[in-house]
Amino acid sequence: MDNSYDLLLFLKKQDLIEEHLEYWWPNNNDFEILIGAILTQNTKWVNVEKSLGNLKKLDLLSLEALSQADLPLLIEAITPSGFKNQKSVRLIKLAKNILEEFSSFENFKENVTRDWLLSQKGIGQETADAILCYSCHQEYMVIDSYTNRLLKRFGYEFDSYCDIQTWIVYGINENYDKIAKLYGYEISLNKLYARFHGKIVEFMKRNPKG
Ligand SMILES: Cn1cnc2c(N)nc[n+](C)c21
Repeated sequence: MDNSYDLLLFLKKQDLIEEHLEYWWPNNNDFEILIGAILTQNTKWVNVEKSLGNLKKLDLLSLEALSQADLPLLIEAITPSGFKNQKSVRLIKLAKNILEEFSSFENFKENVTRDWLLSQKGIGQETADAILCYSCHQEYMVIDSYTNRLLKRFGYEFDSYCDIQTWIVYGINENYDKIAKLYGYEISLNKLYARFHGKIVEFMKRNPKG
C-alpha cells in the first residue's frame, strides 16, 4: 500500500457502508450531527443514539433550544453517552457561542473555521474535523484512533494527527482523477472524505484484531 488511494481501494471493495448512508454519518440533520460529534467522545456510538433520542423528545435539537436548556434536564438526557456534566456544560456554552458569533446555525455552517472550533472548550482536532466534515460539509478528513491503528497494520507510523491527515489528504488529491473514475462521477471531496473515514471506522469495528 503506497498511499491513501490504495487504502481507499482496499476498503471500497468491502461494501462497508449501508446503501442509504450516503455520507456514512446517520444524517438526520446537520445540527444533530454537530451534537453527536461532541457526545461521541469517549463512548460507543450506540450510546450517542440513545442521548440524541432523549434530546429529540425534549425538543432540544436546535441551536436556540440548546442555548437556553435547563442544565439538570440536559444532564439527564445525555447520561447514556457519558461525561454528562462536562458535556452538558460544554454543549450549552457552544450553542451560546455559536449564536453570539454567527447568529444562526446556517451562517455557522458556512463561515465557521477550524481554529474557531478548536478555541471552544471540549473540541479537539478529531471533533472539529468531524463537525466540519459531517455537519458543515466542508473539505476535512477526520482522523481517529481507528485510523491510527489501521495504518499501523500496514506498517505506517506517524508522529501526529496532522501528519496522518496530510498523508491521507495528499494521496487522495494526487489520485483524484482515478477516484472520479472509481466512483463513476465527480464525487465531491467532502463526500469522499466523509465516506473514506466511515469505511475506516466500519472496517475496524468488523476487524478488531490486527
Ligand atoms: C456517526 N458515528 C460516529 N462514530 C461512529 C462509530 N464509532 N460508529 C458508527 N457511527 C455511525 C459513528
